[in-house]
Amino acid sequence: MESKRIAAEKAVELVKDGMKIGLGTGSTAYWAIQAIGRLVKEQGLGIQAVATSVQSEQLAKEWGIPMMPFAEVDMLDLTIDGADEVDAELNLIKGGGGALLREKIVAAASKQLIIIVDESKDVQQLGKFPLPVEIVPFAYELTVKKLQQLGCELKLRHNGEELFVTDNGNYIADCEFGDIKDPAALHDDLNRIPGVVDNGLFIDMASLVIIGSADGEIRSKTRQ
Ligand SMILES: O=C[C@H](O)[C@H](O)[C@H](O)COP(=O)(O)O
Repeated sequence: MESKRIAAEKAVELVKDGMKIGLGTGSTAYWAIQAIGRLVKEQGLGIQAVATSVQSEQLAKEWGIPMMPFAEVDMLDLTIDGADEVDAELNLIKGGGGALLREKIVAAASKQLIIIVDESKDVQQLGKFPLPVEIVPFAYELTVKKLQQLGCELKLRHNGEELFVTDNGNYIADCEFGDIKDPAALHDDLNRIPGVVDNGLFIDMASLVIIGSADGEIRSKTRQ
C-alpha cells in the first residue's frame, strides 16, 4: 500500500493550477485522487477533472474535486492511472478493475498518461497478468469462442455468482496468453473480433511510469 501511495503522490506533483486532469481507477489511482483532493481542499488548487469509472467519480466528488462534462473535453493535460503490468517499452496491461474502456478513452484524450505502480507490476514481458477484454453481452458465447481461437485460456469474470458487468454494461473475459511477444499485433487481433469492445493492452500510450517500492524508493521510466 505504501509503495502505491508514494508513486501516486509523486505523480500528483505534476498536477498544476488550471490543468484539466483525467482520474484513473483502482487501488493506486485511489491515492492519487486523494492527494489531488487534498490539494483542492487545503490549497485551493484550481483544476477540472474527468473520471475513468463511476467509483473514481464518486471518490473525486467526495473530495470536492471539480468535475467537467466530457462534452467540454478537448484535450486533457494529464491523466494519472494505475496498471496491472508495465513492460520496458511502457506498454501496459490494464483492466484488472474492469475500467479499461473508459481508461483508454480518457488516456487517448490526454497529452500525457502518467502510470503509477508498485514494483510488482514492472515486468520484462507482458502476459503473466491475464489480459482483460471487454465484450458486449449480445452473443458473448460466440465472442468467447473467437477469443479462444486466438490461443488463450479464458475465464469470464464473475462478481459472486453473477457475471461481472462493467460501467458500460459489458462483460470482461480474462484471457491468459502466456508471454505476449508482440503486444501491438495481439491488440489489433483482439479488437478485430466483432463483439470485442476493447482490450486491456495500452500500446504507446504511457509517457511516464512512476514505480514505488516498499522501502520508499521511487523510480521512473519514460518512453525511449
Ligand atoms: O480497471 C482497472 C485499472 O486498469 C487499474 O488501473 C489497474 O487494474 C490497476 O489497479 P490497482 O492499482 O488496484 O492495482
